[in-house]
Amino acid sequence: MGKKNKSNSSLGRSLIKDKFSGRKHAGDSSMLHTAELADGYDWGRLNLQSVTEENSFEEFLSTANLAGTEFLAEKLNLTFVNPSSNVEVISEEERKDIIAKQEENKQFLQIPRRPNWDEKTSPEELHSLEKDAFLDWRRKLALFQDENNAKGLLLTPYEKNIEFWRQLWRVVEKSDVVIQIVDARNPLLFRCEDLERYVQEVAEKQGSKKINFILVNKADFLTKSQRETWCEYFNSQNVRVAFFSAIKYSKQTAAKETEIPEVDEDVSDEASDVSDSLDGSPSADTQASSGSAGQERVEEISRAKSEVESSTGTLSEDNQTTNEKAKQTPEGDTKNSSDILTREELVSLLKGIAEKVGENSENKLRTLGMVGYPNVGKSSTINALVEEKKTSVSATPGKTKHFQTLFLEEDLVLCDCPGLVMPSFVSSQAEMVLWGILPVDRLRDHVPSVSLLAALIPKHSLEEQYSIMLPSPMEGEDPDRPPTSEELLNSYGYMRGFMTPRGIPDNARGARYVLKDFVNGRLLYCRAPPGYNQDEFHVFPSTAKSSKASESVSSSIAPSKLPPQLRMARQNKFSVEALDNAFFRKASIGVHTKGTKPAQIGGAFPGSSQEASNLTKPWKKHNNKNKKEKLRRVYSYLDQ
Ligand SMILES: Nc1nc2c(ncn2[C@@H]2O[C@H](COP(=O)(O)OP(=O)(O)OP(=O)(O)O)[C@@H](O)[C@H]2O)c(=O)[nH]1
Repeated sequence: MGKKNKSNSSLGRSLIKDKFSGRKHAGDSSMLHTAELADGYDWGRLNLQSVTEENSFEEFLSTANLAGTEFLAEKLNLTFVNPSSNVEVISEEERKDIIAKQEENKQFLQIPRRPNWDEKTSPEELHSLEKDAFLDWRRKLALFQDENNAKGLLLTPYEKNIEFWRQLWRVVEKSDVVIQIVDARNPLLFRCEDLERYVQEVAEKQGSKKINFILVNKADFLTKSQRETWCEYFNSQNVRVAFFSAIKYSKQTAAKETEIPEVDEDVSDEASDVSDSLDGSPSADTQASSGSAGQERVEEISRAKSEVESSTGTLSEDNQTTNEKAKQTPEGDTKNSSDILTREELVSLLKGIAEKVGENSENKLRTLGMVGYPNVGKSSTINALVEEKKTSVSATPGKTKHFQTLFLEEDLVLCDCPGLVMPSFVSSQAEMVLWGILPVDRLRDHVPSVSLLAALIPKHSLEEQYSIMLPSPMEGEDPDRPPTSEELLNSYGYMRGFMTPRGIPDNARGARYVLKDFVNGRLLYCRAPPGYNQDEFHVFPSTAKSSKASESVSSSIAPSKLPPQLRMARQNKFSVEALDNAFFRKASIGVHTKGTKPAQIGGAFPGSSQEASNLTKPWKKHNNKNKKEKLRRVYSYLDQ
């Protein structure tokens, strides 16, 4: 029974993986157009390998390639910044200072624009214009980076593969509503304001109307009051947002996969073709090619959809209420809801907005463009939204070869864009790793990211989470300083048994686990909106009890019997008296005073044996569960 469930869910996962893997793997063209479009691209042959980080040589070669002048291209005026150069964790003051500078300079953070084109522009001309514009854009960013690195304005790695931007350009051109999916734990890091400007520029050029929308996914990480705070912020900025939790639907989706009848794969392919034909790009040609057969397919899909809808019951009723809500939203005075929307509510809200955008348009088909950084939950959101369609498409694994355009309703199309890393400022590259933009597994130096993590998550939370005890700062150090990367990883490594053959903690391995815990929210940290107090916004539960417990445990056992992590924790606990004693004893080596044995150079750490001999067994006096658990671990470690 258990086995069956397992295989079902892994089938679901592999189907989902198959469908969306195109974004991650070069050579898999599941995210591509196969149709030769009027703008001259063979979307079936695109190179969709994301390139965010290049070394200086790769940068030089790709510049040469873009400029079409093998090895003769001018090297971008770049300084290669070693990622580990940003090791130090910045203080809150420095962070505010950097944020102020970022705010001043944000107009320089542009995404590349697609050059103007019309029917007279040949595909070759357009291709070459695009390459030039792209090269120019990269050059400007490189210059900016060069000039501002010293001022602490670090430009994050950004997407350098032009094909990704070409996809974004098309999605923006096609869409009525451009939805930026952001991570609720740090929404502004994932919001690209320049993209919003670009959307409006394209709308102006097209003489159409387009709306920007922010979907705050992973809202399950936020408390109600945190959502309200963000809502207040976005209302004050006049930005349309909705809160969503795609993960809520992931299990449901996997479970339903076996229940939903398979729909002919051609139907889905045709749906993509038809939606392409209706997007305002070369409609006549493509429509002619799909012809009445295409029309029939659309009707077929619509029939299949209404069947699914009628089986899901309350959908249309919900639609009505939320549609009304959306329509009532006054333009220019945004009032967002802080509730986490259900899938149906979200679809209805988006539909309502899209309908408003196109109320004067003859074309009744509305398109929602989905854009977002990697790892914000784009695939999960799309899966949640297009549940029925997704299962039908993925019923034949590996068959979806199209740029994703999926019908949500008969007149509502979802247009998916590969995950894009936009140019942005963050305080450090370490921050990008923590927020899941750069993959943990490709990290070369874990120290900056783990140091940052240890600065964001309070010490007692780390101790609680991992059942470890971290050393206290030494005498003379800031008593409130966060643990260093090494302190955290040593303790973690000892506790988990992650050791190198040389018998020291395997910190590189430990770092991967700890960082992934942050990325996936097991170590939860949520940023407050600008102008709000971070400490009040995200209050970590106080575990003063457990810190005291750990102190009493570590001070009550002979150091030689303590596990290494506790020994380390105690080693750093110098008291002034102990230090004085050690110093003066050393100074009096050879002079035997009655009753006092001279200390030996390089001997035990100060005060240890004395303290150890005075030990009682205080743990017996405590019945706190946490303490017992910690003791159990200590003993089981000693028994090994
Ligand atoms: N807690 C929580 N986790 C989520 C939610 N949505 C997605 N995730 C998790 O976030 C991670 C990334 O989700 P994906 O859907 O693969 O994100 P993506 O943006 O498509 O990522 P790329 O494929 O890298 O572009 C996965 O581990 C998901 O389980 C959510 O609503 N809540």
